[in-house]
Amino acid sequence: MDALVLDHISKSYGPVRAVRDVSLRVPRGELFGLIGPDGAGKTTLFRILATLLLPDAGTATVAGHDTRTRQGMRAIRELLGYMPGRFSLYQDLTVAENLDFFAALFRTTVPANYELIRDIYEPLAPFRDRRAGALSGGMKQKLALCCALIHKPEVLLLDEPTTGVDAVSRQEFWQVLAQLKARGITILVSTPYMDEAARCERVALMQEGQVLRVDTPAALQAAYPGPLYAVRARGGLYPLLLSLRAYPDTRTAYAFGEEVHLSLRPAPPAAAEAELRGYLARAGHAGVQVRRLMPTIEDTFMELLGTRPAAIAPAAP
Ligand SMILES: Nc1ncnc2c1ncn2[C@@H]1O[C@H](COP(=O)(O)OP(=O)(O)OP(=O)(O)O)[C@@H](O)[C@H]1O
Repeated sequence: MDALVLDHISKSYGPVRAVRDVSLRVPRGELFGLIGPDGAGKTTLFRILATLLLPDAGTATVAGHDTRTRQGMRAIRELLGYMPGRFSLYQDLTVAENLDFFAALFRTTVPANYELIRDIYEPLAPFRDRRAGALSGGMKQKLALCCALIHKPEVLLLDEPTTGVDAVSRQEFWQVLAQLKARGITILVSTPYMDEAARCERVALMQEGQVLRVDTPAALQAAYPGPLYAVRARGGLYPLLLSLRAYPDTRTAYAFGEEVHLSLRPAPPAAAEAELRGYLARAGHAGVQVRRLMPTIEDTFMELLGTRPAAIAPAAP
């Protein structure tokens, strides 16, 4: 049985269609990523799965339990760990008090389940009497994860757990997720950061309430259509971008840092590069550099988005 099933789920807030006809399946034990910019509908899906919000249409199940029935809700709340993006900790309670509180909610104790959180909690232990509000971002994140894990959930929902967290803590966090997965816990994690997508077994790329594609990170990269190049030239990005958009063999061209990422219609790469250089020279661009690139998931997402590249967050700092 799949751990998580979303079947034709839709949800609107007044006129805002936050989630539109989303269907997804996450098998038991998978580390699955929801990837998409702010407002894509990720939090809404988490709230529906956590039984905090009813969908307008469609059904959702967690470990086979229906999120809409009273009985289902009760069962799901026992087996689910949920780390919301914000406000999951009581800022005025200490580290130890937060943990005790979440354990008590589930009629358990911290010592009874300490083994599951030991590795994550140990760096926090010296700060056990510090108020949660006075912790660093990385420590808050670790404490929030401990609180979500303290009742030994089968399924873990993590809504943007690494947003606003430093690079080292992000790295550690993903290592922890790999350990939790190795224990058989199913993990659904969302992130706006494309570089984190590669750490998931499968990802769903979301935009404006819809799932654009579901696949493994490797398959998403491999599915990139046509060759991809990074192009730069003296004289500024914008004139170069305009010329490349007017080039007849261009599929997509968008600014990416100080370069233009250009995908061309499939052609033998050597001929394509020579033709492109000739075209740019005729268009008056000097100092042209063209490099062949391995497409990333971010490039695939840009390609799928087509006209709305500005909506995406770049790799996190
Ligand atoms: N309570 C609400 N009332 C009105 N609109 C809402 C509400 N909650 C979310 N929305 C809108 O629904 C859309 C999807 O929001 P959602 O929070 O699910 O997306 P998200 O991908 O999690 O983005 P974020 O990272 O910004 O939370 C957005 O346009 C958002 O502004």
